[in-house]
Amino acid sequence: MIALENVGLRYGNGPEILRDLSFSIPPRSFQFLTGPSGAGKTSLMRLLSLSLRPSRGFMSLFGSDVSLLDRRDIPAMRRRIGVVFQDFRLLDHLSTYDNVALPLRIQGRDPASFRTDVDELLKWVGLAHRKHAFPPVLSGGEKQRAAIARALITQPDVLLADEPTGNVDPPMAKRLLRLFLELNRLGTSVVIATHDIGLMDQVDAPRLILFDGHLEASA
Ligand SMILES: Nc1ncnc2c1ncn2[C@@H]1O[C@H](COP(=O)(O)OP(=O)(O)OP(=O)(O)O)[C@@H](O)[C@H]1O
Repeated sequence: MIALENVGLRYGNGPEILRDLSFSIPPRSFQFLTGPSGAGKTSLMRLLSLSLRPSRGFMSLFGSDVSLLDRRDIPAMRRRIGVVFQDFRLLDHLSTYDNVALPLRIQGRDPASFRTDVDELLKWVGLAHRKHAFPPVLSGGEKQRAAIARALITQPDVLLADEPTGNVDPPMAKRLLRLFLELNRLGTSVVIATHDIGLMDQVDAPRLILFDGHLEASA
């Protein structure tokens, strides 16, 4: 579904911060992406979500070579990839409901056509009672679940989550992990970037280990 072969990435004229990456994200897979701080996890997530393009190597997304993608094809490709950012990126002036519905509004969908979908997703992440609340009054775990719901509202094929448990306590981390596993069981590929060894130890899933821009090993 997503495949990288000998991919390298540099910012501007700087040094290569990702080197010779070869791996794939198969359909319905679940894997962790880990490694020390600064190893390049966030940059790799940005590559996978098409915010950045490889400086070299080959990357294919849903069967298309990304170097040949027409600019007009990118929004449709991006809709197939849900991203949960480390800092949530919720809009403070929109309610939880409106934050989650935003990707559909941007697509120009009629609000009446997606009301039930947004309500059901909010229920699934355990936020039905917070749908009218605004992000500044949400707890860290609630913000994280709102960000997850927003990433999922377009029913992406792949979910990329960058440190999704970085701002929550262990019981909430466990709850979020259960959501990701359930999502994966329903057919979505999931990649979780994390430093949290305790989190990874709870699931028997492959680990992509980034070390200084290289993929060191997978277990
Ligand atoms: N926009 C940018 N321009 C130039 N260099 C950058 C940029 N973003 C990241 N880098 C550099 O790329 C390297 C990898 O950073 P990245 O944020 O991808 O690592 P990370 O593994 O996600 O780190 P952390 O776990 O601390 O979030 C670092 O050396 C960083 O300074």
